[in-house]
Amino acid sequence: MSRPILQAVNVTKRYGKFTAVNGITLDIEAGTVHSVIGPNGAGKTTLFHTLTGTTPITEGSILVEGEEVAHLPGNRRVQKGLARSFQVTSLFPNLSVRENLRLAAQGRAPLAALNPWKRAEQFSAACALADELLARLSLQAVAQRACAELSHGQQRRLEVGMAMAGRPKVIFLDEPTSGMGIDDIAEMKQLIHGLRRDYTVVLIEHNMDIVMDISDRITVMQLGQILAQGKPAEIRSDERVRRAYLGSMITGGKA
Ligand SMILES: Nc1ncnc2c1ncn2[C@@H]1O[C@H](COP(=O)(O)OP(=O)(O)OP(=O)(O)O)[C@@H](O)[C@H]1O
Repeated sequence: MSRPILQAVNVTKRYGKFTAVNGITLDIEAGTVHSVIGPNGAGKTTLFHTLTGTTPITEGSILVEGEEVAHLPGNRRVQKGLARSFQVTSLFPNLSVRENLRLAAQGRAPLAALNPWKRAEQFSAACALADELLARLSLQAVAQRACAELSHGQQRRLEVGMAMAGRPKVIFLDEPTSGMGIDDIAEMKQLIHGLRRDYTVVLIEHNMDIVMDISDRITVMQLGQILAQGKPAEIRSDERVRRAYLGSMITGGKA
């Protein structure tokens, strides 16, 4: 098997005496959807924060394609290929959806933006990428609308698109379907499933229908530690997981 694209080795995060993430060792394989599930307070979001550099780790090691990044701040980890989805509220609310995507695509090479020759070339490449993403996100019909005017489901898809625009290696999605209605959930599920063609996805998601349907691998966390890891079928039939978390939820619905 090839080297994992992202590895956490004994990652630990303490807040004072409280250990939120406790010795997590995890391999994320390239081109997969890897979900992290577990009950409220299990440490999923904290683990995300440590991997993306939002929060410094207390102990351990984080490797992107074998290179240590644990000491790097979040913006440097973005350059190494790790991307979190943006909140739409942090975008340019009065600019159109297409403009927001174009700017995100252009942001990939900030120094080139200072070179007038490169700038024209970069501009057309960014426009092409924005158009490709609009299609992939099913947002063509609202491409010229200000992103503040989008529906909740459209905004959540745009958030994923903003991460895609940077052409990262790994995209982190933290509960991308939260607050969505059924139709929007179906679209988001399809979008995430398709992401693995070009990206690796690390997903926190409480909707077990989605997790079981689109994950290649699942890590179950409990009390800051890994309770179980495996393919969806293995997790579904794992007695410890059923007892600790899934219970009757495993057959579908929200855990
Ligand atoms: N900045 C912080 N300071 C102190 N404790 C924190 C901090 N951030 C998180 N925690 C604690 O760490 C534990 C794990 O929280 P985390 O948000 O990572 O869990 P989670 O699995 O993502 O939960 P949920 O599914 O509810 O989002 C919780 O007990 C939380 O209160």
